[in-house]
Amino acid sequence: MSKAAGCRGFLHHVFDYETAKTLVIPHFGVGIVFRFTQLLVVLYVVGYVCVVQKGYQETDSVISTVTTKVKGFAYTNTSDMDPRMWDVADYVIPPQGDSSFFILTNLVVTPEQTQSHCPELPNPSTVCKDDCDCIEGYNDPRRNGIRTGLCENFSTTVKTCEVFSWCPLEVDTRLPKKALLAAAENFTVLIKNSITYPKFNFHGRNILPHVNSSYLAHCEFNRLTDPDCPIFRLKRIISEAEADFQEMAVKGGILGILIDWSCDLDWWAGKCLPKYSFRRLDSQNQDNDVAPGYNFRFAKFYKRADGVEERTLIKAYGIRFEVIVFGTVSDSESGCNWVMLTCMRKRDLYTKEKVTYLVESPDSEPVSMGTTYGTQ
Ligand SMILES: Nc1ncnc2c1ncn2[C@@H]1O[C@H](COP(=O)(O)OP(=O)(O)OP(=O)(O)O)[C@@H](O)[C@H]1O
Repeated sequence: MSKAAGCRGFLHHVFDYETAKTLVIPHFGVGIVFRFTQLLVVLYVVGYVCVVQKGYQETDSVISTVTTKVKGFAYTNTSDMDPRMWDVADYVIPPQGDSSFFILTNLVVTPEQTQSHCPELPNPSTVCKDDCDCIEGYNDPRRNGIRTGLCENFSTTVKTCEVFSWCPLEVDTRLPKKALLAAAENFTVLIKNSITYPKFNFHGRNILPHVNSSYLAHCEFNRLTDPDCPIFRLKRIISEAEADFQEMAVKGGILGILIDWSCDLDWWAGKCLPKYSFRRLDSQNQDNDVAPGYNFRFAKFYKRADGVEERTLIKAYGIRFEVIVFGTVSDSESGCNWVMLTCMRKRDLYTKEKVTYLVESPDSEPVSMGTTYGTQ
């Protein structure tokens, strides 16, 4: 190819104008498919994006704080303990009243423990014949103390390795089959929950504006008659979670109190109010009930008259309540703002009135021009 022809080809390639050509096919079947596809797109945008997802709205997630206060009394009279009245300071552990609180319902008490030597509880790994079976200093986290190296009589028939520990040792097989604090089902809890949606400067509280002190002093949550009362009877919470209080109270468990603040801030959508629901959160797998419930140990310490430190060990079983607050809020004001500030004939006036321009004055103090218009 000559040089001139190559140059012409290059110029054509650079300066040629290309445009799309539309081919109209008068075919009924193809036309139907085309219109049907268009219809699907319109349905998706209008039906799903606009109506279902409310895509024209702006959303925000909740920020929340919760405090709780439990009230109620229980009376126990068992062979292990003197007759005893229990109040909130005895059975709420710890007592602060957080969004997660524990109520003691059953317990194994081991009183008058002192630091001393005693034979281990019988178990294939602790039973011995003589001292050679017990290694001094050995300790197993699953057992009760540090071995002294001696093999001692646990009973007239069984010998076990002696340990240095808090003696006498706890025997937790003595857990009552009926919860000791069965009366806890009638305890009540006051939940105070404040929330905010920062993007919309929206603040809410589960103690609603019309709830006054005298109502709070006697009300109790009932979905039909008192849905706005923030005081809940434990039995009702647990039955709404489709669990049985007395069954849960024996070995303990975890229960969720869910407060849903999801709402629509559009004026036509009604008030933004909390919605309560309750759910058992610990596993209740019928096929596998290994390690059920919830328990932990704590002790109360004393000094005896002879100066020896003594403690009462408590293995506490109970129900941990978790107040879980969640929600998202949406508002279509931002969509309206966009239309107002972009499409309307008086958009310049609206923009001037809605937006504040900060102008730096000579002495660096910002001066505002125009007024602001905030969200709710
Ligand atoms: N668990 C509860 N069960 C029933 N009523 C409760 C409970 N907790 C609080 N209340 C009542 O709700 C109201 C507000 O309680 P709040 O804790 O704010 O005030 P308080 O005066 O410190 O309460 P109180 O001294 O009675 O514990 C009070 O009338 C209080 O008695």
